[in-house]
Amino acid sequence: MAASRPLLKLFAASPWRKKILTGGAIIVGTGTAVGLYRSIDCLEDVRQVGIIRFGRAARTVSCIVADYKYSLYGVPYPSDEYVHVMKSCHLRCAARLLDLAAANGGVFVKVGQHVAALEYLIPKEYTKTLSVLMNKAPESTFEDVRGVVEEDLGMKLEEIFSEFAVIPVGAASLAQVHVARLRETGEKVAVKVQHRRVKKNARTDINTMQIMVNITDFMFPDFKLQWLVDEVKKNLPLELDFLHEASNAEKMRSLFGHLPFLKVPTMKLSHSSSRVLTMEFCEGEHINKIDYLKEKGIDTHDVCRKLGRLISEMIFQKGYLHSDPHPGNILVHKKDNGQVEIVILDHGLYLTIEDTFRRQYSQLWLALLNPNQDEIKRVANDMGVGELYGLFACIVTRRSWKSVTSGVSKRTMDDNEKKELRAYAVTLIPQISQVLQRMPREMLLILKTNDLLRAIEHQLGSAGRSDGYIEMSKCVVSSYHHLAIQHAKNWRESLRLRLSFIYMMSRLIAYDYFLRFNSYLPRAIQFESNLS
Ligand SMILES: Nc1ncnc2c1ncn2[C@@H]1O[C@H](COP(=O)(O)OP(=O)(O)OP(=O)(O)O)[C@@H](O)[C@H]1O
Repeated sequence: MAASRPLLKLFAASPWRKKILTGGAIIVGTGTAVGLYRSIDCLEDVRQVGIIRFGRAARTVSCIVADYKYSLYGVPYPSDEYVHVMKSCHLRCAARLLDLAAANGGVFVKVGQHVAALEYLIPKEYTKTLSVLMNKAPESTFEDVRGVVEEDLGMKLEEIFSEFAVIPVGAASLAQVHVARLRETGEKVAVKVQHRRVKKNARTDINTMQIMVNITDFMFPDFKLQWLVDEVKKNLPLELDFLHEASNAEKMRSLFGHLPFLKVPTMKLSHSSSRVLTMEFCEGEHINKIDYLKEKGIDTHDVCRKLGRLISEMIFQKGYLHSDPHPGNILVHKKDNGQVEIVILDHGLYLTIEDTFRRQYSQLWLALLNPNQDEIKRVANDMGVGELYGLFACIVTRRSWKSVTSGVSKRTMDDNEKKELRAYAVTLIPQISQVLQRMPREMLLILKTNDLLRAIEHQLGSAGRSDGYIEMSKCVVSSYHHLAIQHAKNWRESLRLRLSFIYMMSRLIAYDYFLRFNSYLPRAIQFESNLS
């Protein structure tokens, strides 16, 4: 008893007292939940009960918090040892999160996929480990699929469809898609069916995540994660309503009808509900299937340019952006007449970008393309990022500060720059999480979309070219001037803006022709290209 007194005193004086007590309470609480869970592990339906899912999440978060606190205790910062310990901690904790997502499924897989897509913002150990979730979503049994279709459409599956493939063509965190044929018209359709338990579990899962993030915030005040939960809270109910998805698809078709290469599947509302979405089946292959593109003789640079144009128009001109941009949602199809179509799938979530943000973002890109450091600083400040504007510019462009200051469109990314960026992600975690917390919410999705475009350009061998920047620059210049002309104070200012627009556009178009001409020349005599 006497021997334990100094320990008690030490504990009473410790600044971590509250945190240790809270941690202890969490561990005891989760222990009980885990015990309960183990004892009824064999019952699939019971495993989906909120308390069990919460228990699993609480256990994972307690282990993660304890691992970081324990492993980093007394390790000097900054030091090589700190970086090493931190990396192995990340790896262990990422594996724990992966297990949690696999066990809880649904929303947890969705969030895991979202985190995995945040390359360069979140340590590589997390994005790489969680990227497994991109291709490995749990599949519903055919009985569950049949149950959902029949409950929602009020008829036997065979009465609605003359054919219905038992194996889904794609399975994801919230739903899976089956190829079928409508009995009424004989038309080939794709039927997206929501996993049976996802909607039921959604509210508990969101609350669980909120509690876990509160605990993490309390234990690691420097590390901000609230933005992630805010995103899920706002978006999940929309994503779970397939009728909302159908109306998004119609809006997308009407806004971008002027792009002849774009295809959006027609929705069959008479055979749809909030959990079942029947739509036209679209031919084609996923955009990253390079063998298919080659076999069909499709020009990959042209595909990247078209996709770049579509995404830039979405962001800068229409302010209506597809929120789940990954290659699984983009098909490429060569029609019989030789024209290449880009099919956009999965219209569950769109971001409406307000004019104020569009103006700021256009100004930011104009400053980045010029480049103009003072203007970058000013716009970043307007966007709420403050003194972290340098890091913000690097995050937006995915380039090093050196490239940002010398002009991102003038230097292609080399291996050294890639290493430098990966090092940022390890050493600047608190600063990056501050930027994510401070920047406008719209930015997160835009960053994700930019990443998709870059990844596709890389896969299709268009990464070193400036086509993407040209398409984007045209949209930036157009959006900036359009919005500025709307707010011009007098006719002189309006005239000046119109002339500036014509001048900048002519330069971009001339540069575009120069690039096309240059790409036809043999490599040895190609000109150095500079967008300045
Ligand atoms: N209209 C369609 N025509 C042809 N194939 C389709 C169609 N809709 C979906 N698919 C196929 O099903 C897969 C999954 O579709 P979709 O992305 O809409 O489902 P999801 O459940 O929202 O998946 P995720 O959340 O991963 O995007 C697609 O990658 C595509 O291969």
